[in-house]
Amino acid sequence: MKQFEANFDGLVGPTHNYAGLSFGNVASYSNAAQASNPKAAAKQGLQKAKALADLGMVQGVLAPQERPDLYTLRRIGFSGTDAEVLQKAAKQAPALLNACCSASSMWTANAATVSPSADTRDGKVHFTPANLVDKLHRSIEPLTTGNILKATFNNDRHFKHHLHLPEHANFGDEGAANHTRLCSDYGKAGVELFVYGQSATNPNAPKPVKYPARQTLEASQAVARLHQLEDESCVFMQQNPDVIDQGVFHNDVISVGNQNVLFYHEQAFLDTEAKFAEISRKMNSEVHFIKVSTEQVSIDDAVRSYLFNTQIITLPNGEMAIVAPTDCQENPAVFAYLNELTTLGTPIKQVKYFDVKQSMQNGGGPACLRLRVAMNEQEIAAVNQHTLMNDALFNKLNSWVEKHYRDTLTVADLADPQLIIESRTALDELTQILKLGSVYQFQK
Ligand SMILES: N=C(N)NCCC[C@H](NC(=O)CCC(=O)O)C(=O)O
Repeated sequence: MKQFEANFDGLVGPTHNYAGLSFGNVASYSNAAQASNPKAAAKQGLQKAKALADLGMVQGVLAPQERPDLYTLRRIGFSGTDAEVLQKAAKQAPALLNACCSASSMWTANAATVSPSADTRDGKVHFTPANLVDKLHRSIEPLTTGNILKATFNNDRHFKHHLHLPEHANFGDEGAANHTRLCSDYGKAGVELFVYGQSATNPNAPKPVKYPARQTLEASQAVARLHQLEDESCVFMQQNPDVIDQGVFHNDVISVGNQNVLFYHEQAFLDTEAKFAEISRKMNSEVHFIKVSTEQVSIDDAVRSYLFNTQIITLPNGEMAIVAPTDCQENPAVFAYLNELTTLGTPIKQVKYFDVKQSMQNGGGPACLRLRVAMNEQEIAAVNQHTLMNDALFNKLNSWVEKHYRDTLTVADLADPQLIIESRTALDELTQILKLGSVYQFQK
């Protein structure tokens, strides 16, 4: 049976804005309070998704979340009509309003961790939504994420959906951004590499001093247990705390893998040699570790350009391509490196650039915008087919964005009650386009 890796890109929600919500994420902080363009953001995302579908990749979309999140605002004591809740929050606690308005669910690499059926003991594809407890604006995502995943991968025979991990710092979980699956072939059992920022239960273990380590070892181990993975197919590796302190808030800002390739910066991990030896032993087949040295690309350039927040994809002809943001073209050291990379004799033969600047300004590159799900033909047939990208869906979603999205949004606009109506009208229509049923609270 044929095997594929599908990418499910997050649709950018109508409230996409720059509120500076993510301490430790350099782009989020440095673009705080700028005006955003939700329409352009959504269209940039759609262009990338469609281009991958046109390359012959299996490409899907995941719906965004309902924002403003009035349920959380009511839960923390704001009362009255919807408009009153919004206006009271804007006046009394603007930071809380901003947290309840973020379109951060667009970064679906943080939606969940996914283990394909070839790796799991029960032969199902397992999903665990990330609890994202490190950031308030993200911690309100997992329940709705679970609803959206269940409506998209809606078949109990093939897909197993878990509840997100307990909402406590000991179980800080950021999903696929800190998880890479290596394999010789998508359909063969592989090695799942879990990269954590700190161990919550060992106070003496290394950890960053300036910025938070969002993923814990304990969370990664819990996900591996839930997903019924064999010890022999898991590797737990620690991210270098020094690079977290330089703005590498997720592992996918400093390394990315695909099949038997792991592309990484030499400063990405702790204990690199021993852990790579463990990966090679557990893979039992050749692994290409493509190292980028500090001399070639500094951590600062990697964080600014998102060289490692790229997607490495296997094209239908078997060659690999790297999907990079145009910011990589604009950075001389990174552009020179990428031009050289395709000549080095590694499996990566092409670079494809995409403008995803609206997302980049919040620290989200091409890889943040997608959740990878390796599936066989039967599993793909069991996915909600209305979520899979093709010409018709692309045209429908572009018209939907054109109809409902604003082309400028400032943080001050988040207090506008009209935004609630616009957002709910758009999302209600989207659930009909994607045939998701009632995934949002306002629909229940
Ligand atoms: N690397 C991956 N996989 N994802 C990127 C997530 C970016 C996101 N930015 C934000 O949430 C910024 C929102 C704001 O500031 O308005 C975050 O920091 O969690």
